[in-house]
Amino acid sequence: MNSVLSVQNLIKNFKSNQVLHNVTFNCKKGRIVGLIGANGAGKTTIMKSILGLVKSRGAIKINGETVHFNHAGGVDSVGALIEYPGIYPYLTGKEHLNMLATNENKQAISKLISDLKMAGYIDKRAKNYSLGMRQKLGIAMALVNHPDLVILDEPMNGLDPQATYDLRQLILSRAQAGTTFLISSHILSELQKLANDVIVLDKGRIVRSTTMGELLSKSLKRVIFKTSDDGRAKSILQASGYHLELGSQVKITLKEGEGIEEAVKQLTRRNVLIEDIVQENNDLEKVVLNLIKG
Ligand SMILES: Nc1ncnc2c1ncn2[C@@H]1O[C@H](COP(=O)(O)OP(=O)(O)OP(=O)(O)O)[C@@H](O)[C@H]1O
Repeated sequence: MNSVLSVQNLIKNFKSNQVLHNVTFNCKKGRIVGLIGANGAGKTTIMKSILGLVKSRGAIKINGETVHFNHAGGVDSVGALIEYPGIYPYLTGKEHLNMLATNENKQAISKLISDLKMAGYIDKRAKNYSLGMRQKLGIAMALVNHPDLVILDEPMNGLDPQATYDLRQLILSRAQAGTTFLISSHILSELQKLANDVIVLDKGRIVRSTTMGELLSKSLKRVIFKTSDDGRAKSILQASGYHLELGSQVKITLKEGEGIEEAVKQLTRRNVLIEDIVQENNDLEKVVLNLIKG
């Protein structure tokens, strides 16, 4: 199996508070995996457990090698940014990258600096960096050695739209070259553009683990009809059992597995002319809110 990361039955208690309940998932080579959940759901605790920074029960393997608390085996092939980057204020950004880079990766530092558009400040001392500059340096530090697995906790924190775009492009190109990413983010619209796979966490339990495509396609869909007689169209659809959304438009919610053909039939049979049909794109936020609510 080509799993770069395997997490099996992870359990974590902080005293009597159980915060992870048998969390099990795999991340395959070259996939971008989004870890989603409300504040306190356990995302950071999972990431720290993978890095051997907190002691949890269960089995974690990176490239087949077991990770133990305080034992770095397997973690050598991981780059991570969790919470705040560890930055030395009196060193420049470039000095941080030079210090971390292995010999074979020193050449590629300038490409990384240009990919993340850090050239303007990389030779300045980090103590003068803004929040976004620090964040970018932290990400560059996680990526500098081209690790097999990259773990990023809220990587878009503090980044402006251009920096968010640059980072997204970099993550996508690294993933295409075979790097595996585990990324948590509250910016679900951003994860929707990035992640191939999604793990939804609710109070320390995985409530859905699937591909992004499947998660979005299996969820509720909204369809707007533009008709010759919207008032009649609404009454017809309501009488046929469809859930109509509030507002002036003829907007229905389709349940899982339900197509629009039947609704179209009901309208045309009663001579309501359909001028246009618009299917609203599902958005990850709505899907996740539904999952966590349910
Ligand atoms: N050191 C600690 N001591 C006690 N409880 C902790 C500790 N660290 C985390 N917790 C608890 O574990 C639970 C999960 O926290 P965690 O930080 O993993 O959540 P999260 O999903 O990353 O949240 P956020 O989105 O707010 O970053 C929370 O209930 C939190 O209060």
